[in-house]
Amino acid sequence: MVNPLEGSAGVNGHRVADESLLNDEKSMLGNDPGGMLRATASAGAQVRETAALAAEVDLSMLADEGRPRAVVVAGIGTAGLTGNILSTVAGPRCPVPIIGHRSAGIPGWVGAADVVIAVSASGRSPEALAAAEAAARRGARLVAIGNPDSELEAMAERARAPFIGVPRRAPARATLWGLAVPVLLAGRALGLVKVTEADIAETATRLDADAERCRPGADSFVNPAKALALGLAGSVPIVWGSSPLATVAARRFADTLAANARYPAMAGALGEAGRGRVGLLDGVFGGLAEGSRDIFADPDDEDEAVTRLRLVVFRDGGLNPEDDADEPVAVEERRADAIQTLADRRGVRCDVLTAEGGSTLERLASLVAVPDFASLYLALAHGLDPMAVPAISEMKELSNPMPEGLS
Ligand SMILES: O=P(O)(O)OC[C@H]1O[C@H](O)[C@H](O)[C@@H](O)[C@@H]1O
Repeated sequence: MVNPLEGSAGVNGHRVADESLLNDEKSMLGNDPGGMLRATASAGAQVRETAALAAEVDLSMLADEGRPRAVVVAGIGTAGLTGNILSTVAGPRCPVPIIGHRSAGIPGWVGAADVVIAVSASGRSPEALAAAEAAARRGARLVAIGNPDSELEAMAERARAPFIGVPRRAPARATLWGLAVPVLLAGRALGLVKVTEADIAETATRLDADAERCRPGADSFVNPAKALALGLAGSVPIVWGSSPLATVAARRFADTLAANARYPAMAGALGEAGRGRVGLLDGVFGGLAEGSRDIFADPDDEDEAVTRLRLVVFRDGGLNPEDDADEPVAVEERRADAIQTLADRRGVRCDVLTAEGGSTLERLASLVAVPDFASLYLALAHGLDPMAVPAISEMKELSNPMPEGLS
């Protein structure tokens, strides 16, 4: 095994991924002292728990004044992604615009006719707090979602707005489902999404089943997350989604690859990539790198000096009824087939994940669960603690104003 490298700042790790680090369950868990694998495996439980917690909160006042003019979902990072989830589950026919807002406060036009959903796992992000405060000041309907006994809860209380508490047991990025379900249920109370109890139960069951397939004790032959992680090791991942739903999952994967595994990943919609970024397949990290590969070389002894793209295509599975989608399903499917052909012609390796499940929510879960685990296994294969985020803390420290008297 290669010696771990020490970055000049930040965390320790191995530059080259080492599969053997994923083989011994006990030592692997020791390399995950914060319990990110365990927290990620709780996704199904988070869905059930927060659906029950949300059911105890009276959300009827949200709908009292009728359909809002617009809904703003305010939050940053993982909390911000819940806005994309709400809007994708609501679908293109949603009669009310759903706008994600990721900077402090709320847009200038928000007023009494609108609803603000302020989301923060910690209950103290300046973005969500400023949004809740501004919503209350401008008379917009407010619902707040996040850590109980937090500033956000206090703010909701002062504004007499409903608050859905999401127990905080792990970093925000491992609490996606705990945050997303209350956001969806607030959307349902507003009449914007059709999420049934059965959809929620089936989504939770699927997340449990995927956690079981991706469990630390299952080796890479049977564990799809370890296999995905090892395939991505050493590459520059590009994650493209075939539909709006698949694109939300693609963005989530890029977020977890960056935060957990510290991999630079590019994510986006295949429709848009096909008009521009698809050119990457012909570039230095694409076809040009593949062309230089020695076909007689031992596949286990790859030339590690060459960095290559690795494509991950998330396919929606073609279940959208034609009249409810942005684009006909056939177009999405053809495009997803086409990108695989392009990759194949250039020798760029490509993984394909296809959504499964009956409801939009379950299909989304089926594209998020395995990649979430893959981001953790990729970190662990490099000997990186997936929870430690020194660069994020350092960034906060350096960019926050000094407390008074300490300048
Ligand atoms: O959900 P919150 O507690 O408001 O956190 C929002 C975001 O803030 C942090 O900077 C974390 O690095 C992110 O992972 C998190 O999603």
